[in-house]
Amino acid sequence: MSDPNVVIQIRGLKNSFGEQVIHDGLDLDVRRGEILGVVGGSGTGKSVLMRSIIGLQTPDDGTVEVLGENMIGREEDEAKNIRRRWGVLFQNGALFSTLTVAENVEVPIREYFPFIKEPLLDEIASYKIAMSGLPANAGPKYPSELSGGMKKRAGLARALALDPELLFLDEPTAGLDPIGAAGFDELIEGLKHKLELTVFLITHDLDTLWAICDRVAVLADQKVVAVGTIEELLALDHPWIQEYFNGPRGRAAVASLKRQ
Ligand SMILES: Nc1ncnc2c1ncn2[C@@H]1O[C@H](COP(=O)(O)OP(=O)(O)OP(=O)(O)O)[C@@H](O)[C@H]1O
Repeated sequence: MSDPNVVIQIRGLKNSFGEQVIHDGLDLDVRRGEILGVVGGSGTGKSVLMRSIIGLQTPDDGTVEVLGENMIGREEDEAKNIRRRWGVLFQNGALFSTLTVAENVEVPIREYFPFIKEPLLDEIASYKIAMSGLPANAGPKYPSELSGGMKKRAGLARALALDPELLFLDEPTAGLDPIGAAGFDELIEGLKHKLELTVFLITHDLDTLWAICDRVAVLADQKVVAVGTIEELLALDHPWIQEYFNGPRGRAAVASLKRQ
């Protein structure tokens, strides 16, 4: 990757499941320090794209470079070294239900730093839990004892466990009430600045896009059909983009932003 300001570079990506082609010739650059929103209709392959970047889906064709490293066909120990440089918050939180919040946060730390002793582990976990906006008493709780919003924050605390450079978020505000969602947006934006993160954020949430995304990539027709600021996207004549950002919900999101 020649440009050091590009932390994810995807070229000619192709993914399919049997006869169903999800991506074909997909290109995308994610720039250092930005929050890139990824939008597209249901089933356009946003999650499959994220899985291709983090190595959970082997593409049929194309190249994926993350932080200057080629991600495709790497040996497990090499891939593991790259993986520790990012954190992922999956759509459902993906917490281990038999572990407490603190233990969940400690899982990646134990994997990469098995020599770290319990008191320090506990301290790191408490720090990440606080950083994610959870009260200190959330640490000993089990996921089943948490609200939806708290589960997302617990998942975020685990994603931050290894001090990542890159954060992947798959629909982080889905299922949250508007106040909870706005709080989560603020948290992400604050963390981006504080930790100098680059964020790849899949969302359907128009408020999130307007509030915190530096640029937005639009998936349609098996590709990224456009990427830019929302203002730049609005100037395009693409029917889905116009419908999405200029439809009733898109206009409502702008109106609510103006009221703030
Ligand atoms: N492991 C898999 N096996 C077969 N098909 C899959 C697999 N994973 C995803 N798909 C299919 O790929 C398509 C894209 O799925 P994906 O989850 O990436 O969509 P999405 O854009 O994230 O959708 P949504 O907005 O609804 O979450 C869907 O048709 C889905 O059924």
